Order: sequence, then structure tokens, then C-alpha cells
Amino acid sequence: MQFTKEYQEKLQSAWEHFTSEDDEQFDYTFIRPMIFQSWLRSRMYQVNPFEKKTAIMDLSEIAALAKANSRLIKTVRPYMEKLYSIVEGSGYFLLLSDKDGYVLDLIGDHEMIEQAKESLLVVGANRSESVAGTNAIGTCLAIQAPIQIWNGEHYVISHRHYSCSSGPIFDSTGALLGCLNITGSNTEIHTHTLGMVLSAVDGINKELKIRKAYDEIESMSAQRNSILEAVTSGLILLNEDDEIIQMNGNAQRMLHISGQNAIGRNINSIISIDEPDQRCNFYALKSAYSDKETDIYFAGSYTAPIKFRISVSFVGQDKMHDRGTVIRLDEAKYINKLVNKVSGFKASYHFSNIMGSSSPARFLVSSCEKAARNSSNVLLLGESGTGKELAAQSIHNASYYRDGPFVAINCAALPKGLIESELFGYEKGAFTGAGKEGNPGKFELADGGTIFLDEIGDMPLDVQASLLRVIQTREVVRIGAKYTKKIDVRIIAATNRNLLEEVSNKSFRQDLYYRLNVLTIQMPPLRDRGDDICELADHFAQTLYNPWGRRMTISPQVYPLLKKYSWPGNIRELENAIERAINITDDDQIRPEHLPEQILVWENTLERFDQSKNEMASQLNQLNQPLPVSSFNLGKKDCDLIHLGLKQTGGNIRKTADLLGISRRTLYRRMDKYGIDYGNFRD
Ligand SMILES: Nc1ncnc2c1ncn2[C@@H]1O[C@H](COP(=O)(O)OP(=O)(O)OP(=O)(O)O)[C@@H](O)[C@H]1O
Repeated sequence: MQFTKEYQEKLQSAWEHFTSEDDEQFDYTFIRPMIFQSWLRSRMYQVNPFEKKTAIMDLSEIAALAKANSRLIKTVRPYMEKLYSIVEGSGYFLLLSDKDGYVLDLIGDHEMIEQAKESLLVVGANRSESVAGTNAIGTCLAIQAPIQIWNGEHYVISHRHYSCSSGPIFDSTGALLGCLNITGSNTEIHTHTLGMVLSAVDGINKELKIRKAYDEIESMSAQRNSILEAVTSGLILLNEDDEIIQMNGNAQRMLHISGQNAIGRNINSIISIDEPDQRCNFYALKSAYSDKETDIYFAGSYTAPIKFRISVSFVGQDKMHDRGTVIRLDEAKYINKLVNKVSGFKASYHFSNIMGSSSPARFLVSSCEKAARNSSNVLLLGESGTGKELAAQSIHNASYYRDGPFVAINCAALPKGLIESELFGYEKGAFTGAGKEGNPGKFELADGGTIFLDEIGDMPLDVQASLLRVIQTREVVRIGAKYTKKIDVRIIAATNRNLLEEVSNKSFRQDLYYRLNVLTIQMPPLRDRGDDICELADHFAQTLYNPWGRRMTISPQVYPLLKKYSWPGNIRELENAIERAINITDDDQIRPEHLPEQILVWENTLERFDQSKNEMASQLNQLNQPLPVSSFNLGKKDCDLIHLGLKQTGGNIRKTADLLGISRRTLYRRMDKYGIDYGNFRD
């Protein structure tokens, strides 16, 4: 259809009928259907065709509107400027509206803008059909399609001298964002103005899609960066030519290189793997390097390699579809920390757990506190069960090393051949049976913390030499390794042997003894701790598990028996005795009958011992052997009694056990413990 003079005249008459009360008989079919539909909607909205009316926002609303549509305004503005540069001076102005018909931006000839103000066509004005009737902005938004509205097709009288073209703007999902409009006051209608608007709108829609995709890429990249930075591993991304395209902060720190210096460089010019100058062929490494301990060498540097756990994976399925490589590095130190966490290399005791108020107990705690205040080696000496490990853990927990691991190793419990690899670790293939991967030793695992070498007196001589080296150099060398590793470990050693005797027997190295013997703490045996025995017994009665949650007490008759007993197994023996009593008793009191046999018979043994002492003394005197009564003390009572019994009975086990009031099994156990050979007492 053409916008002819005839159409214009017919339109005028149709509009007059339509807007008067009497329009029933009029034939409107010559009007473009989309226009007539819009007139009907305008009437339905009760838009007054003779009134100049619009909803205009106040300044703060306009500011909020601009903010909410800033991206749209920013994107469309250059297109409006370009269009305007084409039509400048020819009586046009351009408008951008949001999806609700509010004018967001306006650009045009000065006199046109001034004229538009009179028709209330300003930023913040609403041009939706419901407010302004049929007009290119409102109708374009209503039908979501491009439209050109010729003068007389407008619904409101004040717009009927304009001709306008609008095209809808959509976001990347197809949702309506607004429309771009070009308005002229001339009566000449050119379809190419609609064409211009449509090509601008096409460009805008495409740009919005690209911007959206770009935003998504940007936010994905921001997410990727934060994931890269959030992980504790070092991550390096390589392109298909093995050039570094990204490196997280951890990787930069681990490899001592800044991202700036690394990006764009081939990975082989920075590091090599396992052997110096061996290029990293990551494709070959992929299957082999899945969380594997590896030496990383720095290209062009002859410094010792650093151990990492390394994993290699490809972006894309395989090398054929290679889009790059991801290398994950974990510091051995960090993995060791994890191992320590999982293996429970943690000290749980503190000084507050060392019970007892006797003066030996107080002296013990104050010595341990002193030891905690410095980092020298500590040697804990004392019988079994006196609390050496408890003391070691408490020292660790109060020391500078408290945040590091506490790794305890019992040198007597490990097979001789394994102690060295357990302590110092080994490299892959270091010996037959060594795993494919190397393994850190306890010293490496204890790095930054304390290593507790229990039963150090049982350490083989060759391992003593290696231990001495570690103590002197503060470096460990794994078995089969070419390089040393610096460690910062506090050493606490313990033994129930007489180390000086071992030194003179040449079964313990003198130099190691002096290295360890910097701070020596003598653990008091329980029998020397007086009232502590009762205090500890109460403590165990109250704290050890009892099946029915009873409040356990100890009857007053029990304490003298406990205090008289010699406690060869020390606090561990007392703890076991109380635990056993708790399990035996039916109620909430521990009475003498709940104590183990050896504690109950001990008193009789002592009495019998006193009676037979004189008898034995005279017999020994006859044999010209002085009775070592003067050397009797509580600490040696157990052992001496067995000696005397065996002497008196000529090494007869049954008679000695009867004399001492203990079972033969107990006698055998004790002879074993004190290294007594009954054969020496037989003729
Ligand atoms: N002063 C104390 N207060 C409370 N409990 C203690 C005390 N001393 C030791 N114990 C407890 O006694 C038991 C034995 O202690 P620990 O294992 O430390 O002795 P040890 O001297 O290292 O023994 P071994 O030489 O046989 O290894 C542990 O259950 C410990 O908690």
C-alpha cells in the first residue's frame, strides 16, 4: 500500500468517524490491518485522541531507568549517532525506548527536539499504546515487529503530523528489550527510513548477542581463575605447542617464576622432569604421571631438584585432538601434611595430662616445660610405662613445633632391615622390593614437627650412624637418592635401657649418645612417687571407660596395697589394674578383691621375704657371699627378691614361686623381664 493523498484523506475521515460517537456504519477495511487493530486497542485503553497526554517520569525515576537500561543505552547509542549522521538536518530525530515504551535516549536536530517537547516526546515519557495510542514505538512494542506509521495513522491528534519507523530490539534469548525509532515531521514518507532502522536494529541485536556471549566467556574465565586460585595445588595450562597459557599463584610460587615471565614460554624452557635436561614430553607422561612423586629440575640451573607429586591430563580426549595440557603440581610437603593428618601423626597429650603432685612428678613437669622452651634434642630415660611418650607429646604440644606433626616410631618394633627406610625413606628402585615410586621416611613426614624415637637403645649400629648424620646436618638422604633434603625436626628420643652401659658395651655409639643427651629427663618410677599412686588410681577410676557409666570410687583399704606394691610396669600397670578392677566389680567401688593377684600377694611376699632374709643371710654368709641387703631399695625389690629366692632354692622354680607367693608363670615372666637365668643358681 502506498501513502497517497487519497489514502491520507480517507484516513482522516475514517479517524473522525472512529473517534466520534457514531462510527457503526463506516467501512474501515481500507486501513492497514495492523493499524486498525492498534486503533481498536487504543480505544480499549481509553486513550483520548484529542488530548496531549503522556506519563513522564521524574528525575530520580529517569536516573533509575537509565541505570537499569545502561547496557542497552550504551550499545544502541553509537548506532543512533551513525543513523543521525545520515539524516542530520533533514527533519528527523531518533529515539530509543525500553520494553515498556519509556523513552531512554533521544538524538536529533535541535528544532525537532524542541518541537518534540511540545508533543511531550522527551526522555522519561511513555509512548506505549496504552498511554499514547497508535504510534510507531508503542505499536512496535505491542506487535514485537518492525512498523512504519504514517501521519494520519496515529491515534492521538498531536502525533498526526509525524511519520515514524520502529524496529524491536531483542536480547540473546529473544526477550524484548525495547525499540529503536526514527521520527520525521515531513509528510513525505520514505520506506527506506524503516530499512535504515531495521539494519541498525539488526546490528544492535547481533551486538547484544555477542556482548552476552563475551560476558559469559568473561564470567567463565573469572570463575576459572577463582577455581585455579582456590586449589592448593599448582596448576599450569599449556596450549597444543606446550606453551604456558596460564599458571595459578601456587604454581608460580612453587616454580619460583612469575606469571608474567612464564606466559607464552614453552614449558621445556622452564622445567624438566626426573633427569636434568630431559624435556617434558607430556603426552608420554600422561599415563605414567598420575599423581606421581617426581623430581622437577629447573632448566639451565644445576640446583637440586624439588620433589612434587605431579599429574598430567589433556584438554580434549587425547593427543590427536590436543587442545592443550593441564599439569597439576603438589608439594611433597603438602602431601606429607595430608599423610600426617590421615595417619594421625598428632600429639594429643599436654602437660595438664601429666597427673601427680609428688615432688618427682613436679620436677618431671618442670623439666619437660624447660625442654619445651627450646629446640635441643631431648632424651627421656625411664622404665617402661613411666610416661615417656606422654612427656614427649606434652613437650611437643608446648613447643615451637606444636603446629607441625608428631611422628612416633618405635625402634624396637621395626624389623632391623626396615628401620633405615622407615626413618629416611627411599627413592624408586632403591632396592629390591622398593616400590615403583619413592617413599618419604618418618623424618620427612615429621618436617616442621617432632620425631619421637622410642626405644632408641634398640637401634642397630649402622642406622645409628645415619641418624647421627641427620642430627648433625639437619638433612636427610633417602636410600638411593642423589640429593639431600633439608628438614627442620625436633628430636625426642626415649629408652628404658641404660644407655651409658650400652655405650661401654659398644652397642650404642658414644657420639650419638652425646648428641641426644642434650636435655636428659629421668622419668621417676611409680614406686618412687608416693601419694601419686593413689591420685593416679583415682584418676584412672574416674576417667577410664566403664560399661554402665558408673561413678567409680576406690575403697580406703585399696590404697595401702597400691602404695606397697613395687609397680614394675609403672603407670601402665596401674592403669591396667584399675581398668581390670572396673570390669570385675559389679558395683561402683573398687575393693581389694578386685586387684590383680600380684598386688594382693605382694604383702605376704614381703613378710615371707623378711622372715627368710635372715635365714638366707646366714646361708649366704656361710657361703662367704654377703647378702646385698644394703643395696635393697624399692626400685630393685622385685628383681632382688627373685635373686634371693632362686639362691635359696638352688634355682628351683616351683619352690621359688611358692616362697615368693606368685605363680610359676609370673615368675618366668619376671625372670625374662629382668634377664635372670635360673640355671646360674643350680649346682
Ligand atoms: N603422669 C601421668 N598421668 C596420667 N597418665 C599417665 C602418666 N604417665 C603415664 N600415663 C599413662 O600411662 C600409660 C603409659 O605411658 P607411656 O606410654 O607414655 O609410657 P612409656 O614410658 O612411653 O612406656 P614404654 O616405655 O613402654 O613405651 C599411658 O596410658 C599414659 O597415658
